[in-house]
Amino acid sequence: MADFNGDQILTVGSQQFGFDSEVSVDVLRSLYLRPHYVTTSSDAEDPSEVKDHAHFLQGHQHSAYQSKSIYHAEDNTISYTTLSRFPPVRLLPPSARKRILVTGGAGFVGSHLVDRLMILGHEVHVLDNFFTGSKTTVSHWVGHPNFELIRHDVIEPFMIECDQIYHLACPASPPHYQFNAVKTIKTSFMGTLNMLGLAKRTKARFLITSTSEVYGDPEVHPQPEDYWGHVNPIGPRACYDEGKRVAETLTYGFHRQDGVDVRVARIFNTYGPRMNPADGRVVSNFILQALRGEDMTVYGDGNQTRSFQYIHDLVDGLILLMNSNETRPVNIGTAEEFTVLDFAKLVRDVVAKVQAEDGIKPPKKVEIVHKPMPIDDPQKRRPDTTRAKETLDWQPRWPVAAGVEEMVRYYAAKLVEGSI
Ligand SMILES: O=c1ccn([C@@H]2O[C@H](COP(=O)(O)OP(=O)(O)O[C@H]3OC[C@@H](O)[C@H](O)[C@H]3O)[C@@H](O)[C@H]2O)c(=O)[nH]1
Repeated sequence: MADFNGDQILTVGSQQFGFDSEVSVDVLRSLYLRPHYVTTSSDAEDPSEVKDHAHFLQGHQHSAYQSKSIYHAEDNTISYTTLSRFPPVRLLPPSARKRILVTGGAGFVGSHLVDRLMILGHEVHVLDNFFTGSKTTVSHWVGHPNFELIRHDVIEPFMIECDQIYHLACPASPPHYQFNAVKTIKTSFMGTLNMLGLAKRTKARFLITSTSEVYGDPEVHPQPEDYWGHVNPIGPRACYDEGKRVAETLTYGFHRQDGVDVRVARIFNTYGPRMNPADGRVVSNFILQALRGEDMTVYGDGNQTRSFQYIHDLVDGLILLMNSNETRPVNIGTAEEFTVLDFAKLVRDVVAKVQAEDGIKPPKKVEIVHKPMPIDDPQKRRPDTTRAKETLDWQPRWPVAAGVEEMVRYYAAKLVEGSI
């Protein structure tokens, strides 16, 4: 995959703030493109039988990290085994090894962050209630001595010794966060209160993942961090956008009153492998619809805009922000802005390209259909990322077409194995 300058992207992460966070993209791919199971018979151990998935692994060099789970076609059962080997993690001296708590660590963003922090050699504790997250996103680390997975809902207090807290826990897709609006705002408010209390007690550095939704349906374009936003406090999105706004307020309250060391990331639309297929957000919907040969559902006339960033860029930004001295909110997102209608066409083209390359016959010609526009859907959204560039030296590297292609291959593989 090539970046915006046409250079191959072989690693993600960077070396800044005295913190080397560089990781091979192939190693990360081997984790999320890892098949849920390998189609083989119980008495055969023929490596050629994993060939269906092998081409996703760029040369097979990491296939040893895959689960040996075996599918028995005769009675449609799977025997799970533990991993034969964990992916290698950096050996850090105790002074450099951090105890890191990731709330929502089994979710889409959280699991990618966990992969990075683990590979970098840290001790990672994941808290998740598995409402929208899934154990399978981090199951490849279960049993590793540096890793702990705890089922816990952040609205209840939690105590652990730690050096850093990445507080991600909250449903993030509009259908999920509107499913139980009261629970969503409770998660944002009480969850953040609990985690800030923990940060205060342990003196851990605290990073909260806020959202571009704090800008509401913006009247300023693109949106810089000092824009206060245009939010409907009683609309269907309020549980999330007002929830995150109050979470930011709490964060700066603890910072000013109690000296908690805080970081605030305002995340713009993000996509990538491991996005829950039932998530309902536009990227997963469009890719799955196109792969299945279903109509692609554009809400409204499709002239509303979004800027889509690939998950690896976001994780780079989060790790940089955590290790920087920037306590003000920082937008993390991509400046490539699309109308939703143009984005639908782009996804359709990428899916057709991947199907042609892999010799897959498309189920049928994919049409674009229009559905009603959700209430309070923001009309335009694009981050002003000047602050991230100036203070973190962070810039997105993944063009949308490159990231969408990776995600298409991921969903295509999952559809073939029947795990989504
Ligand atoms: O099938 C679909 C889904 C969505 N859409 C449209 O595509 C646009 C993007 O919708 P998404 O649901 O992916 O995401 P939204 O931008 O509305 O919200 C997102 O904003 C930023 C993050 O913090 C959140 O994760 C998420 O709430 C919207 O205009 C929506 O109406 C479609 O046209 N078709």
